[in-house]
Amino acid sequence: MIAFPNAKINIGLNITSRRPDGYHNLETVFYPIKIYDALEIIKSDQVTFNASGLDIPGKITDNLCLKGYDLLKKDFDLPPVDIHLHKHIPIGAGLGGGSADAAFFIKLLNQYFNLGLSAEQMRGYARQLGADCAFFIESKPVYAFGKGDEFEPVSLDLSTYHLVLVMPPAHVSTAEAYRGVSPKPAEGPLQGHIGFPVKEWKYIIKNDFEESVFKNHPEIRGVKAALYDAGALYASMSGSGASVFGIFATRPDLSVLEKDNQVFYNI
Ligand SMILES: C[C@@](CO)(OP(=O)(O)O)[C@H](O)COP(=O)(O)OP(=O)(O)OC[C@H]1O[C@@H](n2ccc(N)nc2=O)[C@H](O)[C@@H]1O
Ligand SMILES: Nc1ncnc2c1ncn2[C@@H]1O[C@H](COP(=O)(O)OP(=O)(O)O)[C@@H](O)[C@H]1O
Repeated sequence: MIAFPNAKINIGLNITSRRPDGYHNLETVFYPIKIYDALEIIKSDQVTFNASGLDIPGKITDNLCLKGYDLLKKDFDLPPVDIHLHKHIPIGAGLGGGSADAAFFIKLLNQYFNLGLSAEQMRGYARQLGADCAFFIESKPVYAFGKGDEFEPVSLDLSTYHLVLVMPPAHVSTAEAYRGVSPKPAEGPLQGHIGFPVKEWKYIIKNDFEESVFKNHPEIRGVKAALYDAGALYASMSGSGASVFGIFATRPDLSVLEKDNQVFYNI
């Protein structure tokens, strides 16, 4: 059985306070985008994990798919499976690729072995694997709060716009990015702000990671500026970076950006 975990972008990201558990409370809007990994499971006589595509840093045993298997194995008598992940979503990009794989893996196990888990129960497992993971169980636009794992639906449809995503050759660790931020209350309600026209967003919606990440990685700031130069209605770093997205009314001329060693997606 095969599934296609999708990436996300963050529209706005307010980091509002530090929590006693070491995490941060935040407010963001998660928006699913059409960049995908491919994830397959097949019944086998032992658990194996193989990956192709982009290189995934870290040990295989740390892969979130295997962590997901171990987590569900505690509660269910799961038969062994061969897992194959084809990695396409840029890594360490603020696109939530690892979290998406974890959530889609839980969904695959649920379907393949008829575990009978509800979406809420799957979110419960996903939350244990990472703050972002629970969003990907349904992967619909949501306003997220708490650790980023509590949700309220939002009606946001960007399908009439043209989305450009740029991944500069930089890597930002999520934990390091959180350490660079001084939490503070949000300036107004993000759920209300996304109701304004997209061309107004640049005045009212921001990503709190940008200030400190841009200080250490001026090339990421440069990408955001270039997207505005190319006519973006709104541009922002996604999550803790390093990718930057631009929302355009029409397909832009991106020759201004093409000089650098960057990966582009026109969505
Ligand atoms: C920043 C965000 C914004 O959407 O996305 P990415 O940029 O990673 O995609 C998320 O909060 C990332 O969520 P996720 O990547 O699942 O985080 P986890 O694995 O749970 O945590 C990684 C580390 O980030 C920090 N962390 C994460 C979430 C949170 N609400 N507060 C935190 O302080 C903690 O230091 C934690 O050890
Ligand atoms: N299936 C996976 N795909 C990508 N990275 C994974 C995966 N499982 C574990 N990781 C680890 O998670 C880290 C962050 O990955 P990723 O989710 O791509 O970034 P981000 O949190 O910026 O969206 C990687 O550096 C890697 O060590």
